[in-house]
Amino acid sequence: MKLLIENGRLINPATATDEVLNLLVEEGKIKKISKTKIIEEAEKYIDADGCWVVPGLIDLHVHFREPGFTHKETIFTGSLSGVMGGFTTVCAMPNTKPAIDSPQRVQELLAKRQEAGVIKILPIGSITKSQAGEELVDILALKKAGICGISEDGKTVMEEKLMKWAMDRAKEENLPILVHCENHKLVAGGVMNKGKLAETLGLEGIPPEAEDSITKRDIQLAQQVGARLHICHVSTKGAVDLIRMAKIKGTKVTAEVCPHHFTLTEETVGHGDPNAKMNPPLRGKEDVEAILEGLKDNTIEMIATDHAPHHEDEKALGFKDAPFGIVGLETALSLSITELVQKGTLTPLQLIEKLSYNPARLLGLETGDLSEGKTADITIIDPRMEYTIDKEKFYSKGKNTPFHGRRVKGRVMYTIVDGRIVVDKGRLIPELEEKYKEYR
Ligand SMILES: NC(=O)N[C@@H](CC(=O)O)C(=O)O
Ligand SMILES: [Zn+2]
Ligand SMILES: [Zn+2]
Repeated sequence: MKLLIENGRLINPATATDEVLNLLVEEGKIKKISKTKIIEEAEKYIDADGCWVVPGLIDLHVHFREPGFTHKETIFTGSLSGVMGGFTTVCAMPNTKPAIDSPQRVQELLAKRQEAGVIKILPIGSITKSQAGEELVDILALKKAGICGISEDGKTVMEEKLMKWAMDRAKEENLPILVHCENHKLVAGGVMNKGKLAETLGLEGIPPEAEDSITKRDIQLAQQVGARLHICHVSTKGAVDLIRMAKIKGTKVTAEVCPHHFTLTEETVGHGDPNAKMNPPLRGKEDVEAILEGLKDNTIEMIATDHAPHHEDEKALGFKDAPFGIVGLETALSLSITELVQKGTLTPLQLIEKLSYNPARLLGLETGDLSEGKTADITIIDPRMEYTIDKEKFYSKGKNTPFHGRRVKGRVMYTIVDGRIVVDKGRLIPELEEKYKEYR
């Protein structure tokens, strides 16, 4: 199919482009980019006047819950949620049941992705078998099956020797190792940030040191081994400082932060809202300020959602007993534009770098770049459009968000995967809508 995208503001970090350009897509590729009008007969024209035309967003960190927890999310509903949020590729964390710890599990996931036929899903393998923290997976076999990295997300590999070994193996296979940094001993049953508010609510706190100590350990291990370390969902000032220092020393470390950690503080927990409960927890004002500073000076070069859907009945158990995690795919872009671009922390170019170009570089993908000849994974955003977040409109099965009712700016108008429009004028295409209705 031939598609012409006209008059859009093309924002392409790969070439530092930020100007009004026309773009021709043909057979899933970007055929031509031009300042002057492209004279071609196309099957479809998109007038992108006033909109941003950006490389399809890439989310390094989602939980799609299939197999094992399909009442929370499936690969299909998660995929729809992703494209509605402007994502064309997501990396699926392995904490399913069973965990993604063998080539067969990877193949099953990829087959499900094929069947869903919407978004690109890159599996992340677990570090240990069944995420039990004991026996290392066969990293080479998993790599051959198609993983893009390894992670024990949701848990920390507490055994230092085992972690070092995992880094060694990941390095040998040239795979990034994505780490959830939390010292189990210091978390010790905590459910929110440790401090005055937790005390007032009578809840056990999770001290920032729980995150800082493992961040420090893993950076040191990565320095010794030379592994490609990626730090997930940074939430503390201490961790931002450690990552900054490590980079100055030349360590191969990258980091991501989630929109909730740069938008909210522990105050959002209020009297105990389970939709403000996640891992790592919402922290203090100084932590949010440090994260914003880290985003600005590129200590944190990626934004990921940590999309963690849970069922409403599970979240209804009350703050103490509800599971950790919130959904993020359908709110990440608007929150990022509202909180980071509108408030002057990042330029649009810097934001898209963190939401697409940098994750693509970490994973060694050729996407995340809107240059001629590249794959046509494209997101078109109207930055002027203001709306109120409504969880009932999410395609995700998970409605667990602390952002319901929040006014935000910037909306996804088109999501294009391999040259195929899947979100058209802000709506899912009829074909997928039908499948979604049937499925529900
Ligand atoms: N973030 C969360 O609070 N929960 C995640 C696990 C994780 O990312 O650690 C989940 O799988 O529910
Ligand atoms: Zn995690
Ligand atoms: Zn996670």
